[in-house]
Amino acid sequence: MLTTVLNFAQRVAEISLLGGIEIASVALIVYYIFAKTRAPVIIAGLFPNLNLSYRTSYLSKINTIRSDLLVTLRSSNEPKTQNSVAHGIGTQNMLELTPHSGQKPFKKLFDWGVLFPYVAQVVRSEKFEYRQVTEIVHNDAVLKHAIKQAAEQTLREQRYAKNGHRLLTRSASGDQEAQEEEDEKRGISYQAILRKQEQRAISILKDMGSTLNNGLLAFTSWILYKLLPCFLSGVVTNTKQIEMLKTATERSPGTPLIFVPLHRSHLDYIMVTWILTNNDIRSPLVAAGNNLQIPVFGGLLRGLGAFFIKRKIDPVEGKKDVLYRAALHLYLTHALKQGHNVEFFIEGGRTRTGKPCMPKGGILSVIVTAFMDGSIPDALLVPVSVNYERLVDGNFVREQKGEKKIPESFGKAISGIWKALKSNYGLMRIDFNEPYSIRELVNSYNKIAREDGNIAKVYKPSARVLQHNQSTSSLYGTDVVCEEHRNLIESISRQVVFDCAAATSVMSTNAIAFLLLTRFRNGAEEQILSEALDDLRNSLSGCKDIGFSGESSQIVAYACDLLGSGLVTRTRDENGRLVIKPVNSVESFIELAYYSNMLTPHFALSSILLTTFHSLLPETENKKDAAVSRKKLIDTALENCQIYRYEFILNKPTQVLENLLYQQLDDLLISGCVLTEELHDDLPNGVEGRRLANALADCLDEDDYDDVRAGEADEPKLLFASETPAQQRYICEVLAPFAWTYVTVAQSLQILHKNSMLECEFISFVINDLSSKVKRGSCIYAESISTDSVRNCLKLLEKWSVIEVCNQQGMRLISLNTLYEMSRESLNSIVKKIDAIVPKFNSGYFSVTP
Ligand SMILES: O=P(O)(O)OC[C@H](O)CO
Repeated sequence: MLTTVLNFAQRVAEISLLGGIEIASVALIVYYIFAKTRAPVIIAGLFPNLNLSYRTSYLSKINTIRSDLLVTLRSSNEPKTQNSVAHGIGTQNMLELTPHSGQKPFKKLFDWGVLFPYVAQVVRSEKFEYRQVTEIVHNDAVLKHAIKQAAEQTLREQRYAKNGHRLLTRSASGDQEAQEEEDEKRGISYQAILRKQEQRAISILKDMGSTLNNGLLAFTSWILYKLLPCFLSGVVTNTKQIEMLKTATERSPGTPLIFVPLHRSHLDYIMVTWILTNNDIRSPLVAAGNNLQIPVFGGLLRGLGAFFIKRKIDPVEGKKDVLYRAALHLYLTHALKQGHNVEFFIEGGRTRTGKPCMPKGGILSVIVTAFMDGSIPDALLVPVSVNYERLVDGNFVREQKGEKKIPESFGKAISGIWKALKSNYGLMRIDFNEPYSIRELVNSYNKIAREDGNIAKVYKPSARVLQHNQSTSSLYGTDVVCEEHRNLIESISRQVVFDCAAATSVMSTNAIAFLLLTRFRNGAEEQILSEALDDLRNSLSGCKDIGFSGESSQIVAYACDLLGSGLVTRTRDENGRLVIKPVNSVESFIELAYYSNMLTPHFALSSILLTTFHSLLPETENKKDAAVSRKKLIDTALENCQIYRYEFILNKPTQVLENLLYQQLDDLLISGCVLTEELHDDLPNGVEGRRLANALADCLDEDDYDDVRAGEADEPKLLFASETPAQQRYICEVLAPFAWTYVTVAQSLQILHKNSMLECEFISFVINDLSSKVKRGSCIYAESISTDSVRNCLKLLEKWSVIEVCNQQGMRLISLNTLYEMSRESLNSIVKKIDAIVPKFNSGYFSVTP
């Protein structure tokens, strides 16, 4: 009795404590937003139609806030610029869009939606039934089986811990009774273990489950309509893409949409949901890392659709957490069966470098499996591209310099919101790309396998069910993860990431940062930068969506304003001309690279090709005679592409890289960065020849390149174009910082000689080495200091079997492989191979003046 009373009292105390914390947190947020910051601005914004303006004069009367908080912070010596740009044709700013708000009074006698447009919008937007799935998962027989499996696993571990291998041997002999007796003696109870695992299953599902509901969606939607304009000038979507999504859902009503965005900011979670809700599209369940399970915000995200998953599924290396995997697998499958749309971030975390990360296949694999085993008839994968003119979360410079990530916390979230509300982050852009049907993807994968004559690779649902019994032992849902399934998942995920990256709109800050880093590291006059922006826009038009429009000079001023005085300086020279320059610090270059890298994948192939071309050019008396054969160039460039295999996805799985290189080569010929013998000799200036080459490139499709190459033995050689060394240099500059990181990693391998090292220590060693090279000036790229690229290079070296990585109690230990341990020469050949991708700007052909 006493125990019951005490338990009850404890429960009450716990609930009150938690409730108290939640209430106090909400009160704190309200205090921050309304009392200390922009209360009048927000209040005026809440009731736009009541004409409450927030002019500074009004504010000074009520004397609550310093007016300097209300204007964009701008250093006094910088020129004033407009604080927004046009966001492109065919797009809409969601902040200004309330399709469900009221009719104008003269159209309808009274509509309260006219007075309260945002309330009307969120109340009238379409409501969907969001079924909870936790209970269904809990009752699933597969989960029960997984609980048993986990219990048996623990039982074996406990027996081993208490008895060593003695009892395991006995167990194998099948002496069940004797074993149970022995267990009892040693205090091991299978029933107790089973109960614990049952409790664990309940707690996993409780931690994981989303509570997506219309009420919270509507409330948050309204709040966002009010708060977003405080720090974003627009949330831009493409009208046609939204229509396309609506049509897709109308055409196949039972088919779930799987939104797959590239992850840039924590804000992505709520923004995709907010846009969909306000366009009357069912909000998705969103796979979120459990690092976001922080007080208040975790609950809020859960109500908006987040289901939390562990960042590391198997906490103990080499031991599968069968129960957790089964719970996650079942949660997703049942969510799809219950008609939920799903969203997940295929890269796992947010990009630290600004370019896409390599995809992770786990969640996609579960979705494909749900289709393969007939749980769902089909699903539409929607690649989503997200971009911000300025990143709201802050920058990732610390982490790139090798420091640890500061974990998410309530305090950090509050201070982030506080900082955001005081700043201007420009535009946010979201593009929803053409959906792929999983059914069609699987069919086309099979078609390719059949065409290749590889019938064993053909992937059929029935074959799969026969091959592998349904089980819970992997996130893949089968005991054996078959090779063709892995290939299929890898192909789809690479295709999604490639398409997302290609469809990401270029923002003003991306373009300016790219130009500053690749062409004007020492600064440029505003006029010259504007002209370079014009050129860049021309070169991108038709192949990349540009998220801004208007005069380039205005765009330059606007983007510099957004990047801020911490990243770019604007000063007048002795002639009164405005000079724009990157701030000369490691931090500012790393941050500028984040913005610039959005464009890097687009130029990666031409950069590899041209850098390879320069590395192959022989030293001759007359540089104009230096020639390289086309085949040699393409073959070597292909090898160099392999060096970047963990850094960039250079082609879709359906594209042949070699063909893409040939196409890039044609582009370089057209732009005059490379010449051919005929073009150079017979056609002065190469103009006519370029036109010819252009026409040829236009009428060739990918297959034709094979025929063209068939006759390449008598092909003209490729010659150095002495008239365009500057353009050639700009292209090579695109990947030069990555090349420097890679070569530094390769050079650092020698410290592993007869010496294993923790991976994290080796990474710090390389980062320190890079930092001193930058300090000394031997490496001119401060952005080469990049933990991410160091890691990618280590993956490459592991793939090449230059290093071995082993796990020791959760720590990654790296050492040289025997061949490289024994032979210095072999190690040097690796350094040489990687050094070939570093453009040599101080020697060779770049120094030629036209
Ligand atoms: O970028 P990370 O690693 O902090 O992870 C961000 C994800 O949103 C976690 O759910």
